[in-house]
Amino acid sequence: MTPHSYLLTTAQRQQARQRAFASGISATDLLEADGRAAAHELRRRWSARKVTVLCGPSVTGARGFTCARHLAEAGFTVRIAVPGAAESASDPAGELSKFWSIPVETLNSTVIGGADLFVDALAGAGSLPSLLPEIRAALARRPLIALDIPCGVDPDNGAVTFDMKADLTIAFGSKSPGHLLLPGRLHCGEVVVVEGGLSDALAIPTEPATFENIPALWIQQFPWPKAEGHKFNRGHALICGGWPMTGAARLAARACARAGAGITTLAAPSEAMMIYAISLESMIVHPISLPNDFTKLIATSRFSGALIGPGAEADEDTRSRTLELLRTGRPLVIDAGALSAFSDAPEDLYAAICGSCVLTPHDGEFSRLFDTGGDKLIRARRAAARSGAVVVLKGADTVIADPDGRVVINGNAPPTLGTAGAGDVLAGLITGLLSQGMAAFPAACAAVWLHGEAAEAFGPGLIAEDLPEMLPRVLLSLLNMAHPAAALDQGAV
Ligand SMILES: NC(=O)C1=CN([C@@H]2O[C@H](COP(=O)(O)OP(=O)(O)OC[C@H]3O[C@@H](n4cnc5c(N)ncnc54)[C@H](O)[C@@H]3O)[C@@H](O)[C@H]2O)[C@@H](O)CC1
Ligand SMILES: Nc1ncnc2c1ncn2[C@@H]1O[C@H](COP(=O)(O)OP(=O)(O)O)[C@@H](O)[C@H]1O
Ligand SMILES: [K+]
Repeated sequence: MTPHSYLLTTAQRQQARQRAFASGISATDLLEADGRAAAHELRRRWSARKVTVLCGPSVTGARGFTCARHLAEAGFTVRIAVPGAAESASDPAGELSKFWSIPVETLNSTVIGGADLFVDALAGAGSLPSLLPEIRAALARRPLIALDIPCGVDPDNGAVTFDMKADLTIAFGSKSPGHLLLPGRLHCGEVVVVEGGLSDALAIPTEPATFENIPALWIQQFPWPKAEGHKFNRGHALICGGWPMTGAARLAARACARAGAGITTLAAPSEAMMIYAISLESMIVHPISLPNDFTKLIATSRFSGALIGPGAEADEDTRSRTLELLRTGRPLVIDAGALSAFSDAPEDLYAAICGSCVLTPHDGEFSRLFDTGGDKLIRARRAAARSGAVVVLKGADTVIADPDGRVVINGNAPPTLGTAGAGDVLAGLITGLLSQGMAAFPAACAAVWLHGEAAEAFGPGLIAEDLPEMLPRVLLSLLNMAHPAAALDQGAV
């Protein structure tokens, strides 16, 4: 099985099943394999005990039945409960029931009582049962294992209709967007992917492709220093500094240099020249005082990637500098104040974007530039298509969208990142990778992953200053991954 990180929507799973049927695989074959894999995963974690399996009227419910049988065969004491009349039990293949020796009971508080373990096989494409509060309360008292996705979580967008939290979620073949997007992710507990009945060859979806952010997606494009390299050909990044908020661009500059840029240059308002020069020892600081100093700097500098926005005022100056940088056609990250500078006329920004460009809005900045309708995947995809830039829509479940429709959802960021300046560090990281020639989409994905890893590696008490300092450790572990991962056949971004 080739590891991959495709995230499948309900429709894509349905299409994959149809492809399987067309190739001669029966529904029973698929359900048998899925149920067996789920039971195997459960048996790895729990010895034989009393388990009640809650089966809904859906494919998930049918997986619950086969899982229940495999558990019974392995010595578990199994009860099966269905919401509504017991006769409505799900048997999509019309032939599974001949394998059931376990009576099907109607879901109520009695069936729930006495179990050591619950399996939630209520989800799926069918209608969601609304579970009585006392049943939900009983379920919360024992380990709850969801098949596919917990009941109440929309697998396509992570929307949650009611509060039922699993301790473990067993997904078949691949995860779904709802396992990673908030709030759904918070209801899944640990998510484990088991190999069910569908082979990868059948499951690989048609467009639009959505992935979980794992290094295998971009590690082959990661810019490691080369033996013949020197500071002038390792990437020259230009960071536009602000005033009076100087911390943001300084954090970005340190992250950019740590990401491997050979030279990091600061364009600093002359009032702040000394602050930048003193705190960034290895960097070249250019004072900007006269209006055309900036124009002269970008005309003479051989920068290969730039960042504008952290600590910048959302004003006309920032706006015109952003447009100037875009006109150079060189890779550019637009963040914070430089995004907000286009609040009045986002179309001017879209029209000026060409080539390699990454926008890094949080929700507030996003809403000033883009249509906020729809779920996070829809919003990010639409914004990337509309602007022509790679859009990094930040948050606990950061979504990275390429204008071509591909989307990556990030899952490794800890909540300690919700601290002032963390976004500035991320913008600097992306700039560092872009300036070394990495393409915008993989650079954005790699930076978001490194950012999450750095925060996780630091642990509690994190402030933004700690993030660039954790990068060496995180880069070392990435370097150790690089060699074996390069051999994998991945759907690279
Ligand atoms: N040390 C420094 O110099 C620092 C400077 N910073 C700079 O401060 C400037 C202002 O940035 P802000 O983002 O604070 O202000 P903004 O005013 O641009 O955005 C914040 C507004 O957006 C809303 N919002 C909605 N969703 C949000 C979300 N998910 N995260 C954050 N806000 C959300 C907030 O409620 C608030 O009204 C930027 O230039 C930034 O680079 C900050 O990054 C912090 C550190
Ligand atoms: N609860 C959270 N869990 C994980 N990551 C988070 C969380 N809150 C914020 N982040 C991340 O931290 C960063 C915050 O950036 P931003 O909102 O621009 O703040 P700032 O302007 O202070 O730098 C983003 O990369 C965001 O994805
Ligand atoms: K920011």
